[in-house]
Amino acid sequence: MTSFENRWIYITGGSSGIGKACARLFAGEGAHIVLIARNQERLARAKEEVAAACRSPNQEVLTLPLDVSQGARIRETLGKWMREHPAPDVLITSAGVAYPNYFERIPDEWFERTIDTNLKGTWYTVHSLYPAMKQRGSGYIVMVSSMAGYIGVFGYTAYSASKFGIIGFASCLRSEAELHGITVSVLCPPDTDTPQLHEEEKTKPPETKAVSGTVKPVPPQFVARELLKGMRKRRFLITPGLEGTLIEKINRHFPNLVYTINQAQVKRTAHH
Ligand SMILES: NC(=O)C1=CN([C@@H]2O[C@H](COP(=O)(O)OP(=O)(O)OC[C@H]3O[C@@H](n4cnc5c(N)ncnc54)[C@H](OP(=O)(O)O)[C@@H]3O)[C@@H](O)[C@H]2O)C=CC1
Ligand SMILES: CCCCCCCCCCCCCCCC(=O)[C@@H](N)CO
Repeated sequence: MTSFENRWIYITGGSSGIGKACARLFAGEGAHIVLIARNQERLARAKEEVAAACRSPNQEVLTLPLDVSQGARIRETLGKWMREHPAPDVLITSAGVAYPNYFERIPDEWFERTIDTNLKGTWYTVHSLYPAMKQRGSGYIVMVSSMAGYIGVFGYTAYSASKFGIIGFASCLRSEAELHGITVSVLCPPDTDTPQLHEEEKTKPPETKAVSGTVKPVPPQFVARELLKGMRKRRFLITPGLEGTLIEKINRHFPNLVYTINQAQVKRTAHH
């Protein structure tokens, strides 16, 4: 898929941060956009921004209010929507939450919310929309994971359980989906300057900050551009930025080295 003109792009988490940046970028490429998230006011505001980024008045920007953490129940909402709208050519699952903290300080409620939104939310969204994409025999699914989806970082026990899970899910689905003309990729951004990053600062332990500090936060627009480049090259693992790409390679070949460097930073911080 090299041109996105008149394609239908569905984006969960499309009302903020990385999802919204992707929506604006694809709107600029001439695509129709469906923004999916919970809060209706934020959806409405994002819709205006995305509409302003469109290059033709014929492009549609629609909003679909949905809580993806509702499990199998979301199938009903998405099924109903699909009876009235075209199937996605591209599905981007960016809806997600992060609550970094020391393992014992992560409340059960936050662990469950993290798994329900990030992992199960991705599962049920893809599971609901996949049949229509398969039937058409083409399409692209991008699941948003994280650098914390392949490196275990201090403080991200719950979050990484969800984000490693997404990479496992995508790795298997990729193999099945290819037989039906559907490409699957995972996007693994470093810290990205979004409302979520500011929110997580509230509980982020200093050890987590020390390790994450290795990579400077990037703007969401940068992540969106890197995603588009990665999709054009049909990369499975899309790692925005030179640092992210390098660290992923190093981690793949020398995971113990990465662990040792990170752990030295953790220990230096913990002594203060
Ligand atoms: N920012 C970062 O540093 C990084 C983020 N990521 C990942 O990127 C993705 C997007 O993060 P980011 O843009 O920073 O976050 P934001 O908080 O800016 O945006 C999150 C989006 O997800 C939506 N959302 C959250 N929960 C639900 C839900 N239960 N159902 C439907 N929509 C939901 C939000 O809308 P609403 O609340 O209205 O539902 C919002 O649109 C996440 O998966 C995150 O883990 C990965 C690497 C780095
Ligand atoms: C030569 C080798 C050096 C090794 C350094 C390794 C550094 C790892 C940094 C990982 C940072 C994790 C970012 C998580 C982003 C995220 O998903 C959250 N912000 C959620 O919103």
